[in-house]
Parts: sequence; structure tokens; C-alpha cells
Amino acid sequence: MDFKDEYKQKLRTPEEAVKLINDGDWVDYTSALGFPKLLDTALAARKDELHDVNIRGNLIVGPVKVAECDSTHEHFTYNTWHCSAYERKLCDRGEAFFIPMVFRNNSAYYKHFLKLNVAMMSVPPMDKHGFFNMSVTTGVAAEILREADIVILEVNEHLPWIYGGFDETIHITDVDVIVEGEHAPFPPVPKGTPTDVDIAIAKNIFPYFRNGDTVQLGIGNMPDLLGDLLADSDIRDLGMHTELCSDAYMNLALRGKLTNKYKNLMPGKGVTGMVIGSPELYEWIDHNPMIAACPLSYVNDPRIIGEIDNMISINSCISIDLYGQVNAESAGMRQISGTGGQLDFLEGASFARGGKSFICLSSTFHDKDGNVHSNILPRFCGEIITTPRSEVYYVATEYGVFNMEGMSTWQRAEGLINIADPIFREDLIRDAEKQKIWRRSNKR
Ligand SMILES: CC(=O)SCCNC(=O)CCNC(=O)[C@H](O)C(C)(C)COP(=O)(O)OP(=O)(O)OC[C@H]1O[C@@H](n2cnc3c(N)ncnc32)[C@H](O)[C@@H]1OP(=O)(O)O
Ligand SMILES: CCCC(=O)O
Repeated sequence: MDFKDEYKQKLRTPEEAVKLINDGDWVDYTSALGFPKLLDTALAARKDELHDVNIRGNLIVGPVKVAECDSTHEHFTYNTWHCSAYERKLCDRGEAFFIPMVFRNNSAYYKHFLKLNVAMMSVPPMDKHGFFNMSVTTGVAAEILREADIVILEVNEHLPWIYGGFDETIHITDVDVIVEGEHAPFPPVPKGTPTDVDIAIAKNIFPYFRNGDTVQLGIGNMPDLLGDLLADSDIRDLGMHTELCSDAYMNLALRGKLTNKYKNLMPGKGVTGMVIGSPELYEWIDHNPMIAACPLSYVNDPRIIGEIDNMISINSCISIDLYGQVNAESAGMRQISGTGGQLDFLEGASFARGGKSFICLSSTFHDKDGNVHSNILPRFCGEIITTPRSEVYYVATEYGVFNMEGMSTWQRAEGLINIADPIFREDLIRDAEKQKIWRRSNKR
């Protein structure tokens, strides 16, 4: 059969497609812009006739109608692997639940442990060979589609087609149902304005970069800003191996700083799993031969990352305690984001020849009432530990950079207090003394 005929045969309305979902099913929306907006709306409209349907997704900017329409969870329960700013508000309101994970294992969870009845995701239009591209969600999509009993694709002409290393496409013969419809162009992801503190942290890390380094920039304001600083510098021939491709990489490439020339793994190719950013980024990445999208089971595998010479990993966190434990995902017990790929890249960069990993944080946090809190805490009380103290390498604040590798507890306390805000240092010293991690001869 001609692929176009097969396409027509599998074409349904969103309302017809979601009739395939039954009570007790597990449904998957993949991630970020893979979110199937029309199918979600159609599924939410079936609320009263369905019971105990669970949905998984992550990094979705919303609105997710199945989550918002049923706070009783009798009909729908939405579960996220990694909170976007929108999904953290759902969790705050009890309209979503968080699933702890590391991204390198995301495929394995589906392959070995999870029930999955229906996968529904957005994809760009089919090509002439009958393939659909997994686009900005390649990092997680292939395994989800392989493991689902039923695959429903929602065609969205605004999604870019991204060349891949492997597992970046699905053929129409493996798809059960296709839906089409109207989609608005993607709005830009809101970007924070860099603060003086962000700029100071980025400047502190900057001297550690060398021509030819391969760079992973994590999620958040600081990694993005560092990309801009690198683009303005005279550094040359950077490489890209990252879970998330953001605008920073596009800016580096357009300024001639990102060439992937000296990468010893996949030379000439910038490797990514996911893409989140501006409409310009989606335009730039579309059919761009310098990019190879691959599953996160490959991109985030510390053994793969460890093969990349001069691999530099930059990630942010929310708080760190005097023992060096890193919390990058919660404010107290409030779920802010997730472990994501932080641990994967920290481990991988530490294995790499010439590799380095950085955890960045502002030394303080100003709450909504204007009170100032130290982000360097004596000890954690309910915060989630994203990276254990044994895996943390460089830590950077606006006051400096501290290398924790091989350091004793008293050295960690001293090094971290030295990069805390001066107004909190005396209190932290007193806490360190109480916790028996302060040496009498430590600097005061
Ligand atoms: C992508 C790759 O290649 S691999 C891996 C990268 N991934 C990770 O490192 C995962 C974990 N890290 C992250 O999720 C992010 O880097 C973060 C959350 C640490 C920082 O991201 P940013 O977007 O810069 O965070 P931002 O400063 O906007 O704060 C996010 C929220 O946390 C709150 N918050 C931040 N710090 C604190 C604090 N110390 N106390 C209380 N709340 C806080 C903010 O108020 C905000 O909440 P809101 O949305 O209700 O206003
Ligand atoms: C795609 C970014 C999610 C993460 O923090 O790992």
C-alpha cells in the first residue's frame, strides 16, 4: 500500500482517537512540545465516562486539561517525571504528582517496569518515505512508542524535523492512529533576565573553559547566560553534547563558536536529546545537519559522556548543605523540578579525560516578603538530595568556586562557607561547630 493511502486509512478526529482509552489505562504524553494538545482536550472531554486513567508526561508548558479538570483523581491522575514551571504549580495545587527518576534510565523504566496502554504525542508531518520524526522529544519518545499497546500521533506542522543519531523516527506501519488539526505557533519559553549574581557566577566559571571543550549547559537562567558569555568571548571550536539544546547553543553556533570540530565522539555533530527554547531555535534546528538527536539512554549515559575528552558540565541547584549534598529540585518539600540529567552529567564529566563539572547557585534567596535566606544550609531538613556529596566536583557562587573532590567534612564546610554570603558566614560557622565539622584551626 502507498504510505499516503495508509495515512488516510489511519486518520481519525481527536474525539474518535481517544475512544481507544479505557478505564484503568496508563496513557503517555511524552515530553515538552511532544504534548498532544488536541488529544488532551478530547480526552478531558471524556472525564465523566472514564475512571482511574493515569497519564505520564514531563516539562509540559500546559495547560494539561486532564490534570486541571479532575482534582479528585477519580477519573484522571497526571504524573510528571520533571516539573516545568507550569507543572510545579499543578503539584502545588494537588493536580499532579511527581515521579522520581534519572533521565538516563527513563527508557529502561518503560522497557522493564511500567504499564503503558496508549502513547499519544505530537510530531511534524510524515515524510515521503512514511516516517514521522520525534523532533524535540527524541530523547524520550522512541522507547515510549515501542512499549505502548496503541500509538496515536498528532501532526503539528510547527514542530521541526531534527536529524538523528538513531531512534529519531517512527514509521507509519508502527502507528495505529493519526490526528490532524489547528495548532497555534509555539510561544517563546519565558526567559528570566540575568541578575548581577548570575553574571558574577558565570564570570567565576568562565576561566575554566578552553578552546575545543565539549559543553553541557543545564536548565535554568545561569547555564543560558553562560552560553551568551561564551558567545561574546574569543573562545573557539566548542562542542555540544547535552540532554537539552537551548537558545544558548544556537547563539554559539551563529557566532561561529560551536563547531564540534574537536569532539572525539561524533565529531562534527552537536548531540542532544531534547530541545526547548524560542521559535528561532526551532527554525534553526530544523533539518540542521550539525545536530544529531539521540535517546537519553545514550546521551545521558555517564559511560558515553565519560568518553568525551574535555567534557564540561554546568548545572544549577537550589541549595547545598555544609556536607556538600546538592538539592536541585525542591524548596523544602515543594517539588520545583526534578533530578533530570544532573546526576548523569556530573558523573559522566568526572569520568572524562580533562572533564569538569560545575554546580552553580546564588548564595542567597529572597522570598516573596523580601527576606533573605542563605542557599548554603547547615544541613538539609526535607530538601530532596539530587546529587550525593560523593559526586559533587566544583561548586560556584557569586563569591567564588570551590572544588570538593576528595575533601574532608571540615574542608567542605570551610570551602562552602568561603563562598557563602558574608552576612551568613558566622552563623554557618556556629552550625558547623555544633555538627562537629569545623576544625579549630579553620579560617574565620
Ligand atoms: C539539561 C541537561 O543537559 S542535564 C540536567 C540539568 N537539570 C538539572 O540540573 C535538574 C535540576 N535543576 C533545575 O531544575 C534548575 O536548574 C533549577 C530549578 C535548579 C534552577 O532553574 P531556574 O529556572 O533558574 O530556577 P528559578 O530561579 O526560576 O526558580 C524556580 C522556582 O524555584 C523557586 N526557588 C528557587 N530557589 C529557591 C529557594 N532557595 N527557596 C525557595 N524557593 C526557591 C523559585 O521561586 C521558583 O518558583 P516559582 O516558579 O514558584 O516562582
Ligand atoms: C530537559 C531538561 C530536564 C533536566 O533538567 O534534565
